Amino acid sequence: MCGIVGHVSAGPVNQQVYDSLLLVQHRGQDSTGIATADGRTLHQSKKSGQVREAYRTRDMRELLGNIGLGHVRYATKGHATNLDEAQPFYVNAPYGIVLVHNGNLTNTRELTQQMRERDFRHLNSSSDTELLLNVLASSLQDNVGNRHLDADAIFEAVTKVHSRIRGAYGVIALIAGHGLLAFRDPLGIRPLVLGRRQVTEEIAEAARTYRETHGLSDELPEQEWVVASESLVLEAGGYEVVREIAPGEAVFIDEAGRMQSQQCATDTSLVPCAFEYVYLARPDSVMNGISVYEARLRMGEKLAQTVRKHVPDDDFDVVMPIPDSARPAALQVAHTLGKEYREGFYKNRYVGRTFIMPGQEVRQKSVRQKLNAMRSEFEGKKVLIIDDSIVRGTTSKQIVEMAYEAGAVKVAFASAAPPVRYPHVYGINMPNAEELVAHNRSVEDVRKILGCDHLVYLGVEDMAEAIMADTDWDGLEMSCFTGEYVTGDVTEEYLEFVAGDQES
Ligand SMILES: O=P(O)(O)OC[C@H]1O[C@H](OP(=O)(O)OP(=O)(O)O)[C@H](O)[C@@H]1O
Ligand SMILES: NC(=O)CC[C@H](N)C(=O)O
Ligand SMILES: [Mg+2]
Repeated sequence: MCGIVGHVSAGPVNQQVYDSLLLVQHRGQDSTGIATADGRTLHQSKKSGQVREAYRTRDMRELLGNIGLGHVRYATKGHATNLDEAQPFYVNAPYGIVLVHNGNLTNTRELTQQMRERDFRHLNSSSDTELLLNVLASSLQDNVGNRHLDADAIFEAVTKVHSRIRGAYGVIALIAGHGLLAFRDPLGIRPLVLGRRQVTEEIAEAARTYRETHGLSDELPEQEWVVASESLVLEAGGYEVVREIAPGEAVFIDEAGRMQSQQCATDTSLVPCAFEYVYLARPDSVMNGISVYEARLRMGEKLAQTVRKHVPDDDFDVVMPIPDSARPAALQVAHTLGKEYREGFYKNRYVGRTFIMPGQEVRQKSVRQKLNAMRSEFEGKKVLIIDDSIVRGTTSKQIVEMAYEAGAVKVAFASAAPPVRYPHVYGINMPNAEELVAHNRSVEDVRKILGCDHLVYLGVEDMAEAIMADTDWDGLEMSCFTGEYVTGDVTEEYLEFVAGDQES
């Protein structure tokens, strides 16, 4: 669930990309990268870790140009710590392209073979993004010599890309000397939103000086454009939301800031990833027309009804979230059940999100570094603890222990998502069913493992209703809860391959 951003600006773009990346930091902490185009010259900087620590002033100074893109990575294919697999990826032909990708391809084995035997392209990593970029480059290459590279030729190439790749993908690419391209998978599993802002006199003034000194045309674009994983990037940067990029659609913005778009896939529907609403996205984003915060409140409301059915009312005095992601749901559980909402776990704000850290050992250690139980909130109390989801059980098991250690007399635990029982293959790193605490286990089995007095999960239908509300989506991608994979190409054999292939 990496975070991606792309900008076409009137003046220098480097700071804008940096600022936008900071806003999607919660989507990936392994590595980060920025690329910019200064006319036909591409500049790139890739670093390990988080945005704020990654870039030095000298790195930023070298990122020249008015078009740029950026990435924060949470690895779902290949190695998290290998900087060679950090994004963006670059190919020099045709034109010079850099590309960032959020999601995961499900036909990487076929594509790798095709690259070797049909496209004659060299791959230097085990990243699916490098494959994706090479499929795009091959498709653009087909046009070389036929005609000038215009938006139609680019859309034709994206149509070919859709026909060759499978899986989930939000993509932003920069084509040197041409512009910024963005497209989304035909099922809209991964999010991508388009925004713009008028070039005000203030922006224009700074831009004019920059353009003069960098050999850019003195004709200023009327508006600046942004493409990003989440709408909060637009809001914070003062951009208006134009719209979500539609499933299968491609958008191309040329160097002069002219935007064109086209539907490039034949069979499209809107089936967004449920996990974005459960955990990944920031609550202040709106995705596919649904506010993440409101979806979490609705999940909380339905969870409260489930708790009411399964946990005797006098078995808990207070409702408590596990910060941060469970807060909206817990708030609503407390409100609906008429119980007191308390925050007994204090969070160390300097530790990142544990679930997206690579490796179980570091995740395990980070929970206690991150959360501390305040004795005064637990001593002699019966608590209902709410988390947004229980995946490996890393967080919940330690939390239950901490609650008892801090003096709780009863601990009930409720998850605002259903049991996660199946691998996720569309951009969340849970490739191996064996490590999921609820895989092949009943709720009672999981309760015993966590060691709490009661355990309650939100039902699948309740989750779907809470997220989709009254939208006209075609469905919800919730394979990790149901084992049903919407792209239709995920077989038992493939799941076995992924379990052995990917580090988790
Ligand atoms: O069952 P597990 O494998 O432990 O995974 C689930 C937990 O991980 C996430 O928290 P995280 O610390 O990543 O982020 P948050 O601060 O946004 O809640 C999520 O919110 C759950 O608390
Ligand atoms: N989480 C993601 O979107 C990951 C993108 C890509 N599959 C990678 O591993 O780099
Ligand atoms: Mg959490």
